[in-house]
Amino acid sequence: MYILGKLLFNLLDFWPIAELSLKDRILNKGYRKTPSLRSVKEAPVALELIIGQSPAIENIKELITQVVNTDLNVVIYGESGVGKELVARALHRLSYRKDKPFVKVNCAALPGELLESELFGYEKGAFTGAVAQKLGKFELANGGVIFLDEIGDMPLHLQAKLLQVLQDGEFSRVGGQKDIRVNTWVIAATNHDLDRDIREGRFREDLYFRLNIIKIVVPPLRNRKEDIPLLCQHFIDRYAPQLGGGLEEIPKPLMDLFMEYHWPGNVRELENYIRRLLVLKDWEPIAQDIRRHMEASAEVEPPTTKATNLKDLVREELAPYGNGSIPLKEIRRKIFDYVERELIEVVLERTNWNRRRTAEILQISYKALLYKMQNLGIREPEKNSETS
Ligand SMILES: Nc1ncnc2c1ncn2[C@@H]1O[C@H](COP(=O)(O)OP(=O)(O)OP(=O)(O)O)[C@@H](O)[C@H]1O
Repeated sequence: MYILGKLLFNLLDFWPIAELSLKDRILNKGYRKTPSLRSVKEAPVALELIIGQSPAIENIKELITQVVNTDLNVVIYGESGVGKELVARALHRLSYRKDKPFVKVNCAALPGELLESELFGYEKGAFTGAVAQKLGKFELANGGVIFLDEIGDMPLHLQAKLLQVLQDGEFSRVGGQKDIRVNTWVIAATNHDLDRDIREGRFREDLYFRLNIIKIVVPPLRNRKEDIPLLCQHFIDRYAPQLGGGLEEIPKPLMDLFMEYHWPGNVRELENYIRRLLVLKDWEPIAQDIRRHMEASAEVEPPTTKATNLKDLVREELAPYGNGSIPLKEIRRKIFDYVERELIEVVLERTNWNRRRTAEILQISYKALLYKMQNLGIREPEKNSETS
């Protein structure tokens, strides 16, 4: 009996990947188990890789421990470089799926047809060049996690196929007839506002409701600057052995700049500065770089005025010139910028910050609107950046 059982066990190892879940079931491995003692013991290790002491990071860690063994679909929101992938990897490492694969697919990196084959695989002869069967990432991730990065960039026809996998756990390879069953935990990430994408017809609402069961928002670094010193120390410790030591801590003038800077590239940008610092062993070029970035972005800071009517606005603009000569063209441009900015903002608010609709109403191209928004320093007011 023992030998028969062992044989069955070994045979299952050779079953096609799509059937692996069956093996897991037979062996009673995984499947909505409560976390094993081992994973509980390991939990802090994976969480400790997420550096930060801000309330936002603390909340995220808390949320991770709550959802880790639920198999509920997760969407991680945040700008580029904030640590979305790090959060996804922590979810995987802490879950009962940690010994199964973590497979990442960047949905923005491939055009539609290629992405379909990448996700779902193809059968031999499915298209020119398909000389052999290829397994897709969903099959490769069976039993584990598929991390769909930049989900907001997935073409609509693939969103329909993804919805089917989420609903039934089944799909067919490109050019295939057979339904393939997988048990894969889907974690997605995006830097888009998916609500807006739905309003603008770029994201399926039904898929959104399927995916967005757990929402984790990772705020930009500029909104949690208290994490910067800890992150700096973490990256020094991490990269000093490889890139050279000699740096105990960040020199004070550089740290002051770090705390002032708005970090458009978020934690990834900070990480790169620390690596550069370890190599150069000189903080001045980095400080110069940051000052330059700050000056460049200050140029597009929105103009501010206390004036409430046109006459006051003109007086305010003329004040610095006293009785001297007045550069008409320059003042006209400035006043025009105020008006244009106000006008665009009013329409954006009216359309609930739907840029395509705003461009239509203003009878300009979408690109022209984005260009004007950037040049006039028009930014959508930040939403509440908390986990929910
Ligand atoms: N809280 C953090 N603690 C330690 N390292 C972090 C943290 N946040 C981000 N990082 C590091 O910053 C880099 C960028 O993080 P990650 O790739 O997870 O960002 P992302 O939001 O997925 O970016 P993108 O949207 O561009 O793919 C990685 O090297 C990651 O390890």
